[in-house]
Amino acid sequence: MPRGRRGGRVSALEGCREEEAPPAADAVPSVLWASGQQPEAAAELILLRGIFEIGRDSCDVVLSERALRWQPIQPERPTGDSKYNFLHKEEFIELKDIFSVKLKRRYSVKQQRSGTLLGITLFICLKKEQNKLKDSTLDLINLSEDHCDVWFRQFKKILAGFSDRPKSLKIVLNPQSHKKEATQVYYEKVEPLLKIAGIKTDVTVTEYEGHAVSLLKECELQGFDGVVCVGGDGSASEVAHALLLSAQKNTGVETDSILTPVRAQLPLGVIPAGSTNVLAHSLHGISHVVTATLHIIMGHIQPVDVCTFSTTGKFLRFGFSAMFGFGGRALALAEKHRWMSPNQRMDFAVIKALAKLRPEECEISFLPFNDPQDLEERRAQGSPKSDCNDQWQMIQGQFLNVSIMAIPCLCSVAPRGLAPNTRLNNGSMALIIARNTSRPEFIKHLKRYASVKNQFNFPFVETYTVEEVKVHPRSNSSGHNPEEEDGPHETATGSSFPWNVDGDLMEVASEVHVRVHPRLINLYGKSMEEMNDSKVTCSCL
Ligand SMILES: Nc1ncnc2c1ncn2[C@@H]1O[C@H](COP(=O)(O)OP(=O)(O)OP(=O)(O)O)[C@@H](O)[C@H]1O
Repeated sequence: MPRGRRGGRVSALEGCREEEAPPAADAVPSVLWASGQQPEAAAELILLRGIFEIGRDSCDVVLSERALRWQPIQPERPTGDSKYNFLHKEEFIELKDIFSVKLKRRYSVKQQRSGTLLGITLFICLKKEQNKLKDSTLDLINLSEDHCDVWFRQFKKILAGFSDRPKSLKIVLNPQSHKKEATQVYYEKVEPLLKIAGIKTDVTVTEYEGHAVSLLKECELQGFDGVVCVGGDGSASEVAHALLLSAQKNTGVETDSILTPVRAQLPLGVIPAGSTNVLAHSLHGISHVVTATLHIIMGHIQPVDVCTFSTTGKFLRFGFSAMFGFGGRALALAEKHRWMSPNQRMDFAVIKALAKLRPEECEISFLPFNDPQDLEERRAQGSPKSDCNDQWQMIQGQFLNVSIMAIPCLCSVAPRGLAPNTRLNNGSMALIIARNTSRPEFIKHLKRYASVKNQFNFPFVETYTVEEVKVHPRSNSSGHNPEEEDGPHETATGSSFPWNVDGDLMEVASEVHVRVHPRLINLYGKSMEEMNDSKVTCSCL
């Protein structure tokens, strides 16, 4: 693959105002890179060929079906200088990495409209290290209106062919997320890129908890290609829940006891702007606003497994992950101290929950996951049906924490994930159980999440891969004390236990039944495997 050279911006543009080229897109040297394997040039149909100035060179530019290639025009050298030829190797970008095209114009001070044409600017999505995406530009300079018009229309036609990319998005923004910076994040980093990509937006700023659910219940979503949530895990999970709930209602599925839910009708984009951004981090491998925005613009789609939570046959909510015991109690404590800053209250709650660490007496039953591929193979080998593990299993005792996770739950304190062995869409959940042990041992287990050592390698920790779980707390076991802030809460119907579902507090009095539903929602993102396959190998930028 060719290596690009570093170069300055084209000197003719210095000090000029550029039409429709807002500052959000990073201005980069116009000499470029390649995003993966060089597409086979010889076999491709050539659409256009012409001369543009790129960087400081006059280039022979070829637009084919899959790529844009260019090579500096070499002056004839009587001596034939091989070093010079090596420096001027062909460079290219793949068309699938372009997300917008604009005409580039120079304006004089008083000129408001139609300045002097300078050429064309392409807006490109670059793959960087650590799963990051970055926006960039490539200037193709040519002062001829006719020449640029032909190329501009051809690029527009190519972009119109990417039918999976969204054209209109409903934005749900939580202004209270983290330190109230979601509004700034959206208007400074996200909206400028959506505008460059020509995506129409309709923004709703949420005013209270549960607003996203009532909004999406009422909102006509037909005109939108997707919904984007700007906030933390609580908001993202609420929007996902609302989208799935609307899908059930629209298709007449009874929402009192959802057994087989239908898929969400629109994809969901998650812009990380909260105290915890586990969903965005698990989805993109990194919690990075521009990366999340570019996945949305490029229309990358990732189907993701979702859980349903129900109690005594009654549907409670959709979600991606849950914690019961220590995880639920710590969240209940944090919620009681909302007046503290987000980081402060979470640290305080974890320390307090650890200080008051106590086990929960429970009965946990679960249905082990049977990988359909394994079953198929076993069937092909003539194994009897009894070989498959379709029997409910039950364990009981005293547990410090129970985690049930359909996604890997990557976050800053657990970079490999709270459930590193599960995938976004493998149709199973990780059930991770910490039985009663001493406080120091439990703390050692928690600390391992941040290290490279195996956090499950303790005699009191058990992990299972499951399809369904029922957690049945023995209500009188914790010896309910009304003075305790984090214990079972007294409600009209008796005491209830705190659950942490995607960072939201859910209080339930009796058994909770969690079931995984494979690929129930599409999220904007790309699987880590796909991202790694198409890693950029050129380091010129
Ligand atoms: N205007 C609002 N005022 C108060 N709460 C809101 C508002 N809009 C949304 N919410 C609720 O705030 C909750 C938490 O929001 P979010 O997850 O975006 O932020 P966060 O900073 O990660 O949250 P937390 O501080 O709980 O960790 C969501 O469950 C959402 O329903």
